[in-house]
Amino acid sequence: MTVSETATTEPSTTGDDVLVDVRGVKVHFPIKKGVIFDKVVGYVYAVDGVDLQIRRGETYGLVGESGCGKSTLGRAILNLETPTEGSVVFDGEDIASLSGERLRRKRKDIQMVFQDPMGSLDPRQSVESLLIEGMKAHGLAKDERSAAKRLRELLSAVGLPAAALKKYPHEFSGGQRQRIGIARALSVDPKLIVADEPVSALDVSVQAQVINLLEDLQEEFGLTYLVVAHDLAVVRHISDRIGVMYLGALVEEAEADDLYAQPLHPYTRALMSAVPVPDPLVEDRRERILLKGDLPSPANPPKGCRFHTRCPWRQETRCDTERPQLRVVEVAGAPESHRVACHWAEQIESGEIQAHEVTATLTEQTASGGEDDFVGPASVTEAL
Ligand SMILES: Nc1ncnc2c1ncn2[C@@H]1O[C@H](COP(=O)(O)OP(=O)(O)OP(=O)(O)O)[C@@H](O)[C@H]1O
Repeated sequence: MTVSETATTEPSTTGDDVLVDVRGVKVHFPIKKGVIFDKVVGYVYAVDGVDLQIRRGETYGLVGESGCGKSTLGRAILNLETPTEGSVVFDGEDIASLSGERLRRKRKDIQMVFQDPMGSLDPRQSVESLLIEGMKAHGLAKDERSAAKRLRELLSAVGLPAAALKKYPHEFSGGQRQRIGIARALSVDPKLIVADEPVSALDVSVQAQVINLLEDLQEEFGLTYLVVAHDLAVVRHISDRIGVMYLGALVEEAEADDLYAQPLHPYTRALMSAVPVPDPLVEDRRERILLKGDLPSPANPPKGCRFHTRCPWRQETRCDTERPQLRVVEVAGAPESHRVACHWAEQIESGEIQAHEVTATLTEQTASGGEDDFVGPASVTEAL
């Protein structure tokens, strides 16, 4: 029996078209105890061996339950978190090796759009001052006068009138504030925008407008996006490719359409099975995968496959001992770009390995009150 605790993977893409190259990244946070917190008693394995590449001009969606490490990975890419292991190469340069002016220039190229625009915009600063701040810091503007044209262009690009410049964040709606946050990110002419839950704080009616705006801006300015979200619907709409994270690692990665047409990892299957279908007849017969148990703590992740404790297709003892690599699977209809970290993806897809009595149609669940057993992220169903 092979006992493996490392999950090294083949890169999904290589070469000049790669803007962000994440290799073997781990971010482990020490858990400290003691009167003066000097004793390390363990680690939170927030990100635990992630390889992913983001191509220039694409939108990469990173999806997973709360606490799976999405934001920490995003922060590692932004150089706001130093990886415990592994590297992040941005535009050909390892960001950990940069300092001084080169690091400052690189920081300009990677901007962030936050979930809560109110929290990320200083309420005491006018929109003009908020937008010009980064431009000044990066030598793109001297003062308000010289930047006036650029500021008006930025506001127009995000669909706000020039009059907004003299106003303050509290004078805007949530959607408008997010537009200001986006204008702020754009102000320094970045290459990559990391959007962490960019619409989850907004009313559903406004979400689509902001998503459409992000798409229009991508085309206009040739931007690359990393969109971090727990909501499958948002990620599906905006992403070219999607990575599904579970407990600090990618469990599946594919072109968005391929992932939705043929989810191959048991966890992705469970997530997808929670998404309602608009047709009531299909919806009634739809099979849902019931996940038992809670999400394990990232401070004490299960050995072997991180998902084995909740997996309906778990096989003894390989799943408990050997951590599966993200690999191209030999499944009809799955292209090489579709990678899955499951030992049994082929056998599950062919029906050779059956789930252990944990699937049910919606009608069966309602009749038996089995809804309580479903532990897939409620947010997925709520958001749709
Ligand atoms: N600075 C930190 N120190 C210790 N633990 C941390 C720190 N930052 C994050 N964590 C832990 O790391 C794990 C992953 O957190 P992270 O915020 O990356 O997850 P997430 O998938 O983005 O979740 P959410 O959607 O709720 O933000 C969580 O258990 C979190 O509590």
